[in-house]
Amino acid sequence: MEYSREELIKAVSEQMPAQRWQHTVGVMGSSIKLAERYGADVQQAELAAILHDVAKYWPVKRMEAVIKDNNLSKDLLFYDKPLWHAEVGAYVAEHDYGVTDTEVLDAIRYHTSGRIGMTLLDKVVCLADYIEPGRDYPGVDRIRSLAEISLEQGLIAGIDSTINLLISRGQIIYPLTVFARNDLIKQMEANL
Ligand SMILES: Nc1ncnc2c1ncn2[C@@H]1O[C@H](COP(=O)(O)OP(=O)(O)O)[C@@H](O)[C@H]1O
Repeated sequence: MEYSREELIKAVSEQMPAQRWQHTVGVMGSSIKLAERYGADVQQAELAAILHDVAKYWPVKRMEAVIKDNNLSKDLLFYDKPLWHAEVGAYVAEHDYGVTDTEVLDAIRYHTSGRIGMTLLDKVVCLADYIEPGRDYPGVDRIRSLAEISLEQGLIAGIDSTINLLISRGQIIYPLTVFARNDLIKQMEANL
């Protein structure tokens, strides 16, 4: 099914509380700015941002069923539930909203965890999620400042804040995020 931009915005916004939609609008704006700043495709960035949290308010059982029934990353099921919505979101974007652009689908899929070899688009959407104007958590201003200097530095600082939070809560860490962080540091070293 083909959705116009406006139809898609309407359909996605109806799937979440107003506050979460405000967050999404923030991520759309920040994704566009980062895409312009770092040379990513603005339309792809906005589309991924619109859809990135589409499954955020799905019941856990429904997310679990989509992951199990469609052979998505089952290892996710061993980890924090907030991670699931990204993988399910990519599935929903493709199957319910007709998104065929695999770069956009991957940016949705990896917006929470990151991955090894993050694309420019992955980085833009993941970092926008950390710094959109509605975000307010310890260290967000530093991440915003770093995002103006370097996508990778901003993203590493964002991932560090997530890892620190998980450690402070005594929670387990989905290893892909650690691999993503290592890879980003290696990329920065290679560009020195
Ligand atoms: N590597 C990870 N391992 C375990 N949990 C993670 C990891 N990365 C993110 N999370 C979980 O996902 C949450 C962030 O997900 P996100 O979609 O950005 O949520 P929100 O938009 O509500 O902040 C973290 O607070 C943490 O609970």
